[in-house]
Amino acid sequence: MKKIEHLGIAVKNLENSNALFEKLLGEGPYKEEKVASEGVKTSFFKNGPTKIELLESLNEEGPIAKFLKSKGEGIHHVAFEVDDIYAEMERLKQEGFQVLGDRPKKGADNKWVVFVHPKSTNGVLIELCQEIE
Ligand SMILES: CC[C@H](C(=O)O)C(=O)SCCNC(=O)CCNC(=O)[C@H](O)C(C)(C)COP(=O)(O)OP(=O)(O)OC[C@H]1O[C@@H](n2cnc3c(N)ncnc32)[C@H](O)[C@@H]1OP(=O)(O)O
Ligand SMILES: [Co+2]
Repeated sequence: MKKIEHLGIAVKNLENSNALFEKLLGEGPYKEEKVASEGVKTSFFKNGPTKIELLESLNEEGPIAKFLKSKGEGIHHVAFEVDDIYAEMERLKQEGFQVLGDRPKKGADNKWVVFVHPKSTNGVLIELCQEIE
């Protein structure tokens, strides 16, 4: 794991939260992007070597919608940058972590992504991200 690539924060309303985080961070998001496969629309803010990702649900049944219903707004996941997502998936599986799925999927911000179930990581949803060359 090279570094924390982004912190994912679940929000009810992306537009409102973009304005709030622009005040907090002193600059607005550098991109907004829908990821239909995840049922989310996202915005990304640079913060030094890492990023903040805000996520609003596009539907009533996706992971962000479920999270908001059960936990409300807040930190949803921690994403780590990796060089070789397949090798990291295999390593984590060998270490006993519950890697979700058997192949990466296309995420936001030009990344391949895969997730590790929070049940195997002390309650923190973990995302692995590899830049799509
Ligand atoms: C890809 C675009 C973007 C990017 O960066 O590129 C994203 O980050 S997209 C982010 C949204 N997508 C995902 O989160 C995909 C991975 N998540 C999942 O597959 C599910 O959310 C899963 C498996 C973590 C939970 O799904 P499930 O249907 O089982 O939800 P439950 O509400 O029944 O939860 C079961 C259990 O897990 C706890 N939980 C759920 N979400 C989280 C979370 N984000 N952090 C910590 N814990 C979480 C939940 O509280 C339940 O615990 P329990 O003790 O049983 O109550
Ligand atoms: Co993410």
